[in-house]
Amino acid sequence: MGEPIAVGVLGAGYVGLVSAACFAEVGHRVVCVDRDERKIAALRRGEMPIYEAGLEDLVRRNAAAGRLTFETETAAAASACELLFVAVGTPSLDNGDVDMSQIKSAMEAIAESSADDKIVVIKSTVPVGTGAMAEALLRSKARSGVRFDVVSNPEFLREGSAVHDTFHMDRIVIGAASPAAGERLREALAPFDAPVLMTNRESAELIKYASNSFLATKISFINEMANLCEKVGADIGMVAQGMGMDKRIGPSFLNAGIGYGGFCLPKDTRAQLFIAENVDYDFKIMRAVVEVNQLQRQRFVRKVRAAFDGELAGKTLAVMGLSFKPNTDDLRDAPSLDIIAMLRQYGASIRAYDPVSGPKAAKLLPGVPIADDPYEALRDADAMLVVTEWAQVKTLDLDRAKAALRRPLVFDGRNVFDAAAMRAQGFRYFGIGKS
Ligand SMILES: NC(=O)C1=CN([C@@H]2O[C@H](COP(=O)(O)OP(=O)(O)OC[C@H]3O[C@@H](n4cnc5c(N)ncnc54)[C@H](O)[C@@H]3O)[C@@H](O)[C@H]2O)C=CC1
Ligand SMILES: O=C(O)[C@H]1O[C@H](OP(=O)(O)OP(=O)(O)OC[C@H]2O[C@@H](n3ccc(=O)[nH]c3=O)[C@H](O)[C@@H]2O)[C@H](O)[C@@H](O)[C@@H]1O
Repeated sequence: MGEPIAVGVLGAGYVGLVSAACFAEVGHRVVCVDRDERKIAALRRGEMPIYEAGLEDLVRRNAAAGRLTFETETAAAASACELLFVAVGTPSLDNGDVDMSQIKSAMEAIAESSADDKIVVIKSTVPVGTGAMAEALLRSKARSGVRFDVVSNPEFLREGSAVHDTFHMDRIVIGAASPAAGERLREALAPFDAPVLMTNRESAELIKYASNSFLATKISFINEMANLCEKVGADIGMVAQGMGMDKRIGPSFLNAGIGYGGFCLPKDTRAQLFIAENVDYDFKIMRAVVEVNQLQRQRFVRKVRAAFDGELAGKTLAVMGLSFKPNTDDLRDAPSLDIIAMLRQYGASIRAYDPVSGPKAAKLLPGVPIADDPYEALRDADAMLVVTEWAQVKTLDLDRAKAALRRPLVFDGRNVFDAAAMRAQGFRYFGIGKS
């Protein structure tokens, strides 16, 4: 590694905290700031506010070595650091537009508390033009003699493997209006040893939306293909495998299921539509991608209802997995929440199991018992619904599961089980895209 650089990270969420810990691990001196005092107090005690493999070790080790400190005031980072990474939230507004309030408040705090030149790096996912807007805002509020350069450096990590992804990035995208600022960021990120794409700010900002939109498109495409498979007697697993063997297509992101969820793909696809609408562009593919995703959750519920001849009142359904994907406790826009709400509207009683997100889920799902033990959730249930493909769900002892259930009925929303084997074992089995 080159010389250590003093780096501030604003926002200690999935992106900010993971980035801060990884920057410290490669030798930088990192000040991580969050305005949430409870989060910072917990982090100072070595307690993680999120579940992410390997994160706790990384944070504790680097905090103990003095390379990683946690603060609640932006000034603590602005006074000590040359580079300030902004990793605050950019949630959706009700109309689909991006809520920029956290970005604006972060920029104002930086402007107020910086006494010397700063390179401000926007890691949050933001609409095109944000970098230019933020630079103008910072410069208009800067103390005299202080210069701000804003660089776009979108983040591509996935929840559940965030630490691994940070140390094995496919690419680093740097969008800078000032070549010197872009080069300085490249030096800071050199220890991560990933290919670097230097571009202008607008392209960098759009690369992020384009990437997430394309991933969402792959998922909605394969889900529609799965729906077709069910009608023509084909198997989506085989179809995806055959498609994925073509190097131009690639095998990843072709798992059919109940649609994408999480904090990012849903909000970023909606934002992509809004961004296009703002410049009078009708982005037809994205509209379909978003619609197909919502319908996929409804189709799953329809399938369950149909198996009970349309009558879910009085039925108990065991939902296996609640987080929007395995290895995370994140429930933001998790398909499970939508699916459970629809099933309850039809009168079903729900019991759920999740190995990690149970405590968070309990607050969002009043009246839904959440078990720590999968077989407990299955006991006397009329069906098992696989919603998240946790390893604990994939490796269930199926004899025990069958013995626990009132009826051997399985709706596998993630195709974790083999249809033929399940049927041979006496289950009535419904997958996605399987005839
Ligand atoms: N979650 C993910 O996997 C990924 C998220 N992103 C993007 O990164 C950004 C952050 O996402 P998450 O980390 O998931 O959000 P998050 O909601 O988990 O964390 C954001 C944090 O920023 C803090 N915050 C808000 N305003 C602040 C301020 N002025 N100063 C200091 N702290 C402040 C909040 O208290 C919160 O702890 C979003 O734009 C998101 O789209 C990008 C790639 C992956
Ligand atoms: O901008 C972001 O926040 C991030 O969004 C996604 O990461 P993440 O939301 O953590 O999770 P993914 O692994 O992409 O899964 C998203 C959803 O798609 C679903 N999915 C994924 C893949 C697939 O083949 N099929 C499928 O239904 C998952 O179950 C999950 O609900 C992107 O993969 C990251 O590159 C990006 O940085």
